[in-house]
Order: sequence, then structure tokens, then C-alpha cells
Amino acid sequence: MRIAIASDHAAVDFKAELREHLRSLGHKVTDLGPDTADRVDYPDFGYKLAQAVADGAVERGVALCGSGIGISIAVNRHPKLRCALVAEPLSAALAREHNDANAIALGARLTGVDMAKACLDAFLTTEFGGGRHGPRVDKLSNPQITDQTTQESAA
Ligand SMILES: O=C(CO)[C@H](O)[C@H](O)[C@H](O)COP(=O)(O)O
Repeated sequence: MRIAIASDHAAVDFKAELREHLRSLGHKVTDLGPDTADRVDYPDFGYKLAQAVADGAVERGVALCGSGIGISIAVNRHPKLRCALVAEPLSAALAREHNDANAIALGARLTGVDMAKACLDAFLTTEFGGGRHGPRVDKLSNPQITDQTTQESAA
């Protein structure tokens, strides 16, 4: 699978470990930076990651910062992105099965590397379940559909 990975300064070493883990599994991984631990702003890298996924340059994104919170917020500003911040593999699998998440976020200061690898493995091997989850996921990128059906069901 083609995967983009990005972080801020707080997750540079974490990113390197996860990037090599993904490559060892045969994935084609593009590292969108940063390359050093010099202080940077996570939105800059989150937006870059979101664009790579939205453009179809990669199928999935991996977003990393100290807590995973800041960069996940940045990625989710893009209407085509569904980025799940997780800390254990069941949530990573559910993000795929129920939410068709196309990006995952992890916190380098909060989640150990082995747990993060397990999260990535679950995220990359779980298929979207479809069915009842399909229309819900569609509503995430089309808020106007939500308005319409909410009004219809209230009537
Ligand atoms: O966005 C975050 C917190 O919600 C991330 O953990 C960042 O990595 C963090 O804010 C960076 O903090 P620093 O003190 O500038 O290293």
C-alpha cells in the first residue's frame, strides 16, 4: 500500500521507527517530514499529509505528534480526510471497519512504539465494513446531507 507519514518535532524518532516498520511489511512509505527534531508547527505537516491522501498520491496517512491530538485536528480539517486518533489496536480496527478512516494519528509522548506498531497493523489490515456504515461515512464529507435527513426524520 502507498502510505504517507508525517509528524512534528515531538515525533521524529517515533516516525522513523514506524516508517521502517511499515517498509519492512512491504508498504511504499513517503515521509513528508520533518527530518530533524527542530521545533515545527504540526498543522503544516498535517495539511501536507491530508493533501497527499486527498489527491490520491497515497491510499493512507499516518499522522504523529506528541499527543496525536494537534496533528489529527489538522488532518481532519480536510473534508476528504477521516483521521482517527488511537492508542490501542481495537480502536484502529474500528476506525477502518466503521468509519473507513483514511488516516491514523498516534501520540509519540503517550503511546509506546510496540503498541503503535500494533495499531498500524490493525489499521492497515482491516477492511471497511460497508452496509449501515456507508451512509454515515458519506455524511461526514457532506454535512448538507445530514441537514436534509435530520430535518426529514424530525418531520
Ligand atoms: O498538538 C499537540 C498537543 O495537542 C502535540 O502533542 C504537539 O506535539 C505538542 O504541542 C508540541 O509541544 P512542544 O512543547 O512544542 O514540544
